[in-house]
Amino acid sequence: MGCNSEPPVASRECTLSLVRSGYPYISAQCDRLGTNLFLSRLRLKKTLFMRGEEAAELFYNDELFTRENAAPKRLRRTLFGEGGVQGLEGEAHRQHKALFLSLMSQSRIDALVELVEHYWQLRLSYWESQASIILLDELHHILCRAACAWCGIPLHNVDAPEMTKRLVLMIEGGAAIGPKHWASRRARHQTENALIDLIKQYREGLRDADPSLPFATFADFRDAEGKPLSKHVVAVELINVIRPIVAVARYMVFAVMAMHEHPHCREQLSHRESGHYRRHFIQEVRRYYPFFPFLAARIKKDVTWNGYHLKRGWQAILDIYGTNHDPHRWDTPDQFRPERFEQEKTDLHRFAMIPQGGSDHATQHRCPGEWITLALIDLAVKKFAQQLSYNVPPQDLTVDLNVIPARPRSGLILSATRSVSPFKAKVEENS
Ligand code: HEM
Repeated sequence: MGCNSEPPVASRECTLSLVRSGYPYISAQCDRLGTNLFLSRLRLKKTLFMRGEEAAELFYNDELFTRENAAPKRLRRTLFGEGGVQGLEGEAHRQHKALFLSLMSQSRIDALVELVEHYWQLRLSYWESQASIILLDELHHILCRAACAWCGIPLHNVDAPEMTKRLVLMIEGGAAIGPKHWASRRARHQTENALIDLIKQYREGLRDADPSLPFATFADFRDAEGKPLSKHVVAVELINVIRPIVAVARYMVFAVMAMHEHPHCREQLSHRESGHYRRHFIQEVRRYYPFFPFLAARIKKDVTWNGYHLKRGWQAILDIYGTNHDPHRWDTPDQFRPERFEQEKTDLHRFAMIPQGGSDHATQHRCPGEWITLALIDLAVKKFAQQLSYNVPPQDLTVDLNVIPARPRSGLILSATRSVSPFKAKVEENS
C-alpha cells in the first residue's frame, strides 16, 4: 500500500499494449506491480486501472465516480447508442432503469425462453438436414427472431437475416477498427431509423402495439412532467434490449464448448435432476470466459483510498475479466471448476464476480439482463446435455484474448445434430 501517494505507474502510455494483449493486460500489470490499482495513460488521458472486489466496490461509489461521457465515443456510436441508459446518471438513470427492470418479471422471462425454444424448434429441421452448422451463427439468428417477437418489434421473415446481421455488427464492431467499425456504425444508424419509423407510426395511431411488450413500454413512457422519450431514445433503448439478447449466444456457445472440453461436467449435466450443479456450471461459464473486458468511469472528486490519493478528472477503468480471475479472490482462477461455487455464499455476487457489472441493479448500472442471461444459458445447457445428440468435429476452438468480444475462432461447428428427446414447442408459428 502507498502512504498518501499516487498509485504506482505501470507505463507512460498503454493504449497499444492494451490493444495487443487484450483481456489479460490489466491483470498482468497488477501482478507485476503487486497491486490492484495502477496508473497509466490511455489515449493520452491519465487513467486509473482497477481490479478486484475492493476496487470494484470503490468504482461503484457514485459519490466518487461518474459514468457521464465516460465510455469512448466509438462505443457510444456502435454498441450503446447515444442518449440511452448507459450514459445517464441520477434521476434520469433511475427512471430508464426502472423501465428495463419492469420487463424482467419471471413470467416475462419464461415467455422469452418459450419464444427461443419455438424458433429453435423451427430451425432444428434445417440443422438436421445439414452436414454441419456453426452454432454461434445459428444462435444469433434464433435469438434475434425471439428477441424481436418478445419486444413487439415486427420482423417479417425477409427482414430477420438482415436484422441479425446488423445486431451482430453492433456487438462486434465497437472494438473493431477500420471497415468493420464503420459497418457497425451504419448498422446502428439503419436499425435506429427503422425503429424510429415504427415508433412514429405507433404514436400517430397508424400501428397497434401490445401494451405489455417492451415496444409499447418505452414508446408510451411519460416522465413526472408527462414528457415522452424522444423517438430516437426509444429506438436506442429497444436496441438495448434486443442487441444484448442476441449477444447471449456467445455464452451459450461457451457453455457447449465447456461441456465438450470437460466431459465429466457434461455427464453430470445430462441428468434431469441436475439443477443445483447446472447453476454452478452456468456461474463458472460467466466467470471463466471473457466477455466485456472492462468498464469506464471518471473520478468526480479527490479521494484518499487505502493510502492512495486519487484525483478528480482521472479516467477510471475497472477490469471485469481480471476481477473474475483475481487470484486473491479465486482459487486457481484460470481453471474451469463449477464446483468452486459450492463454497460461495450467494449466487449473485455484488463485487467479486462482475461479468455483467456489480453492485445493485436498480440504482447502479449493473446489467438488468442478468436473469435473462442465466435463463438462456440454462436452456442451452439443458438442450445440449439432455435433448440433442451431436458431434464436435476437429476445428479451431482457440479463444483469442485480444479479440473483443471474445469467441471461439470456429464459432463452434457441430455435425450430425439430431433431436433425441422432443422439444417443447408451445408457441404457434405466426410469422
Ligand atoms: C451476454 C450477456 C450479457 C453480458 C455479458 C452483459 C454485460 C453487461 C455489462 C458489463 C454491463 C455494464 C454494467 C455497468 O456499467 O456497471 C451491462 C449493462 C447493461 N445491460 Fe447487459 N449484459 C448481457 C446481457 C444483457 C441482456 C440480455 C440485456 C437486456 C435484456 C442487457 C441489457 C443491459 C442494459 C440495458 C445495460 C445498461 C444498464 C445501465 O446502464 O444501468 N444485457 N451489461
